[in-house]
Amino acid sequence: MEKYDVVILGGGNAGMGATVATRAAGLSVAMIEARDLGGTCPNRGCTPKKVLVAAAHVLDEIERAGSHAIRVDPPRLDWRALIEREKDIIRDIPSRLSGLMAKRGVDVISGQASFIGSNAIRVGTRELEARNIVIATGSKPRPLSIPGAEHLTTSDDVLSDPVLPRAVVFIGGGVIAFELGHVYARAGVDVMILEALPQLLPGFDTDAVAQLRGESERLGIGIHTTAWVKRIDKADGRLRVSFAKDGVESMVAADRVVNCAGRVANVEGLDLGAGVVVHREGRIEIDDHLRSRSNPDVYVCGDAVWNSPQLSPIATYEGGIVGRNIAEGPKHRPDYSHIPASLYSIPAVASVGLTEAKARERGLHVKVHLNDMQGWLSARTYAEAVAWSKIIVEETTDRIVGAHLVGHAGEELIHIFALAMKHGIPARGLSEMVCGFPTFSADIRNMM
Ligand SMILES: Cc1cc2nc3c(=O)[nH]c(=O)nc-3n(C[C@H](O)[C@H](O)[C@H](O)COP(=O)(O)OP(=O)(O)OC[C@H]3O[C@@H](n4cnc5c(N)ncnc54)[C@H](O)[C@@H]3O)c2cc1C
Ligand SMILES: NC(=O)c1ccc[n+]([C@@H]2O[C@H](COP(=O)([O-])OP(=O)(O)OC[C@H]3O[C@@H](n4cnc5c(N)ncnc54)[C@H](O)[C@@H]3O)[C@@H](O)[C@H]2O)c1
Repeated sequence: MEKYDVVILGGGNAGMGATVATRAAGLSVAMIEARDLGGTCPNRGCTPKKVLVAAAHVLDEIERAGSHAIRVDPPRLDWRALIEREKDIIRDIPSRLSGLMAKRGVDVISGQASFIGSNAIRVGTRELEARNIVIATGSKPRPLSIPGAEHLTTSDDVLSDPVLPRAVVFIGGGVIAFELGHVYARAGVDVMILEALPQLLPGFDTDAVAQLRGESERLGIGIHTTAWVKRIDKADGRLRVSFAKDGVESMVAADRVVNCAGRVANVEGLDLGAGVVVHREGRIEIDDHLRSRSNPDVYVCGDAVWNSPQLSPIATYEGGIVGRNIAEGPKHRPDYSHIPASLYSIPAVASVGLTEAKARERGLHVKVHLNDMQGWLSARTYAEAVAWSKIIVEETTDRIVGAHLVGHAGEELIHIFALAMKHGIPARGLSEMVCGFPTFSADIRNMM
């Protein structure tokens, strides 16, 4: 049995995050990775997705060129070449990260890891023993048990497929469906989103979602809520998706049907039982320090945590906390309240803090500043299709408790709100800031 202080399962953002404090403390660390170092975000998630979103932005700009008195011919997108560009941009990430891990003194082992004891792991023919084990194995699409589920594809396939489909159905109206749906719609693909619940995009402010829905429908994306997919059949080389909505059965044909019904912790093959790690259907029971309740030598971070947001910066943040808890003892806890998130549709939806519904649920006395900014000079200058904000301020303290933006460079501006919230700068403090003009940032004072 090889001995380490720490063995990390998974070399994504969370696993990498856990190496910082552990190595700084001089602990011996092994990281086991079954696929590519870097995990989902740089190889199959954020980064390759953003390359496609960037191309869709260009198509969007071209569509609006007329507003700037520019006449252009209809653009022609070479999808195969775009996928090649995407792959080219991310190609050397795993090898760069391998260099980083070597420099940090982490032993990287390739292979599929599983528990063989409370402090022991098997990978291939090797057996490792560790004082602490970190589960950072990420997430995978939630399996859907519908007839024809074998025809489903995933976001991994979308990001690798050199053939542009004619029509795509997304099952689930969440983040991935909207981001990839906007790319496809701008590439000329017929897009339909089928969401089972009455509302789209769980966790986002409902008014912000309404703005995005309106713009998505304007682009031609078909959206059905309370739509239950019954089955998927293959016929004449295409797929037929049957779904029920309000008691009425309908059918839609597509070339691809993408499972976007959420992602679940990827812990199935870990033999958690052998590691004495108690879980309920893959949801590992953890305490406030991200430590397994049943085996305090085991920590969990990133998408493998079932009840924190599945975001790349959060995976890194949780990994960092786990590393510090291992190095210094379990005293650090995550605080997610000021971490911004964006949905990279075009326009993007950006958010930090509480939604209006959550603020009211908590009984806060808030003033809600709602702005349709389309008529503002900055939005008109750029011919923005949507420019919208909702800033939620606690009346008694002037504290910003939530900010939600659609368009208007919201995915960048949101960090100003996050900074103010984290460091206790009141709404008045932000309004008093003198900004460069003309910029979108200069509009913040008028948003509240
Ligand atoms: C299409 C898509 C787009 C996204 N876009 C964004 C975005 O724009 N912004 C954002 O913040 N987040 C985004 N996310 C979410 C983000 O990618 C994840 O939250 C983040 O990558 C999670 O990091 P992680 O380290 O927890 O898991 P991962 O990065 O998935 O890493 C887990 C690693 O563990 C390995 N592994 C699994 N099982 C084993 C085993 N038994 N043994 C050894 N290794 C194993 C896997 O191979 C993997 O490399 C996106 C996700 C997807 C799917
Ligand atoms: N920009 C970003 O930060 C970004 C981008 C992509 C993904 N992600 C992360 O990846 C995670 C997974 O994304 P996602 O879009 O798959 O999930 P999601 O959780 O955002 O949305 C899933 C949606 O599918 C619906 N659903 C579930 N079962 C269904 C069914 N049988 N039929 C129809 N609808 C069903 C849910 O009600 C929900 O609305 C997200 O939680 C997000 O944190 C983040």
